[in-house]
Amino acid sequence: MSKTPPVVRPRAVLVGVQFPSVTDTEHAADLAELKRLVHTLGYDAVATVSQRRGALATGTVLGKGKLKDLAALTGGPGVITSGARDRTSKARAKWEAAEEDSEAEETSEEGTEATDSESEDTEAEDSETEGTETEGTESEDTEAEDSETDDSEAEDVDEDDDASEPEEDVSGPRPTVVVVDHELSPSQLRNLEKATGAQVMDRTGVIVDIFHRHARSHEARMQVEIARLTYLAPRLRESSGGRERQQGRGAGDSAVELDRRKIRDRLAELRAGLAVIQKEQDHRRYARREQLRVALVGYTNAGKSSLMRALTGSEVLVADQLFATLDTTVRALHPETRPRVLVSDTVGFIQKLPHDLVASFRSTLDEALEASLLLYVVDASDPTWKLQLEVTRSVLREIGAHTVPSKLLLNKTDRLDQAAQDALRAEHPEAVLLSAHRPDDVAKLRQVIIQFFEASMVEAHLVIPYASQGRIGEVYEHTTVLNEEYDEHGRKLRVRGLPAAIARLTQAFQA
Ligand SMILES: Nc1nc2c(ncn2[C@@H]2O[C@H](COP(=O)(O)OP(=O)(O)OP(=O)(O)O)[C@@H](O)[C@H]2O)c(=O)[nH]1
Ligand SMILES: [Mg+2]
Repeated sequence: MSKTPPVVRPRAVLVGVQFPSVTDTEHAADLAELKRLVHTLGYDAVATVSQRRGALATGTVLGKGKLKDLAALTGGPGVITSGARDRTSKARAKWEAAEEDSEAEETSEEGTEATDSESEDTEAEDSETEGTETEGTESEDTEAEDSETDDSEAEDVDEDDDASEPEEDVSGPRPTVVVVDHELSPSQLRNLEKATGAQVMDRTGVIVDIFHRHARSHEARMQVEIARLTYLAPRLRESSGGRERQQGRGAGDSAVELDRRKIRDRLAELRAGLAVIQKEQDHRRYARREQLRVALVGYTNAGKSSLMRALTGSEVLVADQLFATLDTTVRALHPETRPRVLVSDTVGFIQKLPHDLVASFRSTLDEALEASLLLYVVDASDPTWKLQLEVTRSVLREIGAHTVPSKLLLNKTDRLDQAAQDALRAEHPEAVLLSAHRPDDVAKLRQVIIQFFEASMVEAHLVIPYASQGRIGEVYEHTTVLNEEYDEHGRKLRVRGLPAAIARLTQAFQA
């Protein structure tokens, strides 16, 4: 890199393992996404180490040769002397053999990731081995090794500490962080740290950290803290215990036990606090239940907040970052309609989003569940948008929101040429093609939303007794008043609105 940025950003190496079930395109997209995540966190990803494997190596994620390559970049010893070693099954060894041969080419620097070309070379073997290696056997195999490793890890850790302390002479701007595109076990994290001499993070850790930095509201902060503590708790034994031993205090386990208890208490406290906030929100949502509500949902960075701004004139944060939005915002369509239509902006989804993290964003999910219309926003200029849409759909399916009527919004079409747009239109005639940056498109979307609600509205007559005239605003808020007449009973209105709203208003004014 010839340009020197004014602020020195830590440099990172990305590590990705390509499993047999993952295509080359998907793997490349995964790594590109990890690069963006890492960038959002404030690091520059300067190199990528990628390897095809049936599963993560139990001890160190990568095979021996690859680990050396990685360590060469970070200045670590490249080995852990004993303990958590990866025992490779024959089938896996065969599949990986081609990989180890061409290893040198696959370690790439400065963004010239060689993953693609390498993958093409070995494509034939790839598809061949896919059949011979059943995933079931592979994962059982791995699990057994994992628990074995975990059982003996306390001793291993001690030995490792003595034998392979990384040298401190990291000359030049060596990458100081290694980011692995998979969720790692505590022992894998520690082993990799020993072998590379760098700080090691896994994908979940990166996401949790971004959430932590971007959380603004009290609620989002609490949700993130729950996710963070849940993520950290199982990792405490290794890291905290290890540190204690390194410092020669020797009271590792009891200290960790104490930490664990503290975490449990804090989690209970947070959950109780969150429950209170969420109850208030439930009330607010209950009050909004008869209103017309749409929710913008979708992959992170798809353009949800941009559409929210354009549709409602609100000032929600728009940023070319992953997980810019962590709070659910609700605003009325602007200029206002009668009845009002409320639009909600929600937190984005991402592949391999840890379950706890999803669960902690309950209010976003509730917002989606209770909307009458879900707008699935995708970045149609991203080649992997279909995969991203599937991620969104599967999370929403899990919480039962798939039954909510929805529309597909293919956003960022300003980045596509005419031919690409025509192809999209032909393939997805039901979708709305648009750009959040084009006011005409936003106006069209607004019409689509209004028409959706129009279609589910019914006409009815309401009689408002003269004694209740003070509450006439309620009628105007929830319905479109088509006609007004007066007689001896009161004001007679012909209205159009959602069946639920009309039923409630009819009852309310029946005195
Ligand atoms: N070219 C183009 N860029 C867009 C469009 N819509 C959004 N963007 C850009 O895409 C980036 C992400 O937009 P956001 O609206 O913040 O995306 P989001 O879906 O809210 O993302 P998260 O909050 O992170 O989940 C920003 O840089 C936007 O300016 C569009 O239609 N065309
Ligand atoms: Mg957003």
